[in-house]
Amino acid sequence: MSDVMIEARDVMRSFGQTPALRGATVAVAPGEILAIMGPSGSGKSTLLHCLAGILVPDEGEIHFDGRRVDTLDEAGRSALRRDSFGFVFQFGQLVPELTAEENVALPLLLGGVRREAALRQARPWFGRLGLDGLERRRSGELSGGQAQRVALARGLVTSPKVLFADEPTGSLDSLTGEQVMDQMVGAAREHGTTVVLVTHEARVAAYADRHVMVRDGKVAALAPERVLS
Ligand SMILES: Nc1ncnc2c1ncn2[C@@H]1O[C@H](COP(=O)(O)OP(=O)(O)OP(=O)(O)O)[C@@H](O)[C@H]1O
Repeated sequence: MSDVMIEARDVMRSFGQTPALRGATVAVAPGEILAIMGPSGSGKSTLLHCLAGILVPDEGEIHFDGRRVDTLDEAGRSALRRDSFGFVFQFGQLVPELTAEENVALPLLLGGVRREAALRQARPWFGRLGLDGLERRRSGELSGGQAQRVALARGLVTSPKVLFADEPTGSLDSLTGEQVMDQMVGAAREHGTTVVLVTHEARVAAYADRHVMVRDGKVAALAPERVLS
């Protein structure tokens, strides 16, 4: 197996006249948990979106598991996201009309798994993440931490190769955020999932194996002792 699961090589990406990435290079090893840190507006989310095949770079390359991602068309990138990637965002973004278990099953349903089978696969996550009994609740009936754990289960239910987490605890108080991080990292370690974590919080970044700093659209290494300072 290659020692790189996913990487960006010299990626440039602008929004109109605003350059967000100006030659960003980063590689993540299989099973590694990488924290991408940096000031607001530095390009962290743009880098995550380019790595995940949500955005296409203007220049540079994205490679996943030995394949080029940036040259795929929208359908190819969409299939890759569905089959190989999981996502957790700051505000869980659960579908309010669906129950918690339907939300967790959603990526499976979108991938063509039949409803009963998808729900069967979704249910064990409730026990695993301390959500027993909440399967039939809708997102409006869950606390912020519960909703974010449901979002985490949804991100992991397809057994993705890479989990992309953009400020996954940003909407939670610090204790609840730590519980969500404990569970995210625990599940990722158990399944050997590679994690790309965007955060500006040192306490959240401390869960990662390695840290990089995005500044002015470029990526720099960050020594562990600098993370908590
Ligand atoms: N869809 C968009 N349209 C226009 N400009 C954008 C868009 N997305 C990002 N930008 C700009 O690109 C730059 C990088 O944004 P990005 O969201 O990647 O930063 P970030 O480091 O994730 O910031 P934050 O920590 O505040 O979320 C910023 O100047 C931002 O205003």
